[in-house]
Amino acid sequence: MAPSASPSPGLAVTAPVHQARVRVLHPGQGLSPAGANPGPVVYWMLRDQRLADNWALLHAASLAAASAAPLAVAFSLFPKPFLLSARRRQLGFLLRGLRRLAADAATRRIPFFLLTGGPTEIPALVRRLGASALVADFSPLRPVREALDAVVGALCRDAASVTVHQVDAHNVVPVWAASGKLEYSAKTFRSKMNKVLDEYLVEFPELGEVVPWDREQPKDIDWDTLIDTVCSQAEDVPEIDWCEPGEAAAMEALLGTKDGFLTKRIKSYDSDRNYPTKPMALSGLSPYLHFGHISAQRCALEAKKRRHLSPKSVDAFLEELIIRRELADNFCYYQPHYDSVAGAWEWARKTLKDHAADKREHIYTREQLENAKTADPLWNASQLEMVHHGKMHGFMRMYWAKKILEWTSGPEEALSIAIYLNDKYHIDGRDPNGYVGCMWSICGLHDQGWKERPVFGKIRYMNYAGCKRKFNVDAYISYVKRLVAQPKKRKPEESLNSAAKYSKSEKD
Ligand SMILES: Cc1cc2nc3c(=O)[nH]c(=O)nc-3n(C[C@H](O)[C@H](O)[C@H](O)COP(=O)(O)OP(=O)(O)OC[C@H]3O[C@@H](n4cnc5c(N)ncnc54)[C@H](O)[C@@H]3O)c2cc1C
Repeated sequence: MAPSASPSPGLAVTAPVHQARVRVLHPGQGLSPAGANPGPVVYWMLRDQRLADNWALLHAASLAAASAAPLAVAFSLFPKPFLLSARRRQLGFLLRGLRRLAADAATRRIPFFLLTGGPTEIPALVRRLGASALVADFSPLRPVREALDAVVGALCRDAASVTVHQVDAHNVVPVWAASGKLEYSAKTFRSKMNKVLDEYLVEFPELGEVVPWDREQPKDIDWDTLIDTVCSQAEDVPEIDWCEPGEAAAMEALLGTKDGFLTKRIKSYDSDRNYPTKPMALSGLSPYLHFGHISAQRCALEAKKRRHLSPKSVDAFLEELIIRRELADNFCYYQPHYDSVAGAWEWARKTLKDHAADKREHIYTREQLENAKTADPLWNASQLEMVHHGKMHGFMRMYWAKKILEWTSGPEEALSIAIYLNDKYHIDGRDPNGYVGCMWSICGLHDQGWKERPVFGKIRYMNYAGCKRKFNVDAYISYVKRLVAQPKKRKPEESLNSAAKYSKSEKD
């Protein structure tokens, strides 16, 4: 059934939430009026793992409040091989964040149901609780959309009276309101966004008091055991220790008095963000934005408040945070082939095809690339930064992906290796930004054609000499060597082993 952008009859969507942010996936019966002992409203949290500044939770709470129904939050872990093949690195971050969220939910007396058998358990939970409405997060990525379709299908079949809504709590402007089609470039997207941004970029209301929970209690969660069990089932990419998960840590990264991005570091964003030797010039917010530990809208609101202090830097940050980030969601939402060459524009597919058979100076296997065994010390350093630190500098990501195009046997292989490595090692990987970043670098997405050259055709080219002119390449390589050698606080035995392994491969 096609989602509709208007609330179903009988449902009191007394917004604080902009109506266009909410889609009705299944109208159900609506909620009974207050006093009729209505079933609870369940918020199925997925992409936006936070209690603060969360439009989906606020919408669920307003539905519940309108009929004096209780409210619950449910999170469903995708079973092995996990969502988008999450590794230990990403799963550890996710679960440690959820552990804090569950404690915060308990303080607010909101029951938190953690389901470990996958999204197919959501309809059963909804039925068991006798829920009257389910509110789901939005993600443009295939497996999440498929899971949501399956949940809605099951509810329509077995519990047709349950109302199902979806809320885009991730984007400042909901993806379907920003544009009704696949956008060609940041330019076309920006002009549409600028027309509606003020309507959506508004302050969040507080989450009000909830009706006391009088139903089945969530099972107690033994978090240590759960984290150990899940992480031991996942592919063993060590967790990171420089970035604490959770909402409080995310707000500290944004506004902290010690090292907060907007409070201490934003000034140099405009001038220094493209220097890989100055990683602190970047916000460092991508892990939090990816897991939804912070709302992009909160970041934008706080940045705007400080615009008078560094207008150029704030404008540049808002361009990345809103326009570029939400353009990535636009691409993945409207382009089913968002992670393959088939998703590139015609001109790019043609030029890549024309040059697919060009002779390459080097051809490396995925394994050689993964182990940073190329002849280019700068590229190797960027790969090691990603493998060990879990976050490669944004400028290096472009160089890194473009070299994979140069050094593999064709664009399809290049794209699949880039996505594989990006998603395996980046703490912010498995994200629309990652698919679009790889597509931009390898398939010219959201870019223009450039002077034609071997292998790249008209795709924008980057080389070592250009990097050398732009920044101190040796200083970056030394910085990464220091990162690799640093002992890790979390799970020291494994991190040290892998650091030694990769230090060795770099020396070879
Ligand atoms: C090949 C390649 C792969 C990438 N993979 C990912 C990925 O897996 N996950 C990811 O979040 N980003 C990815 N990016 C985009 C960008 O490099 C990162 O978002 C950024 O480096 C994250 O660091 P930061 O938060 O400190 O950046 P900041 O410069 O401080 O940016 C703030 C936020 O703006 C958004 N943003 C910044 N640059 C971009 C961009 N080019 N496109 C879309 N949004 C952007 C991000 O949400 C980021 O967190 C990739 C880019 C390329 C070229």
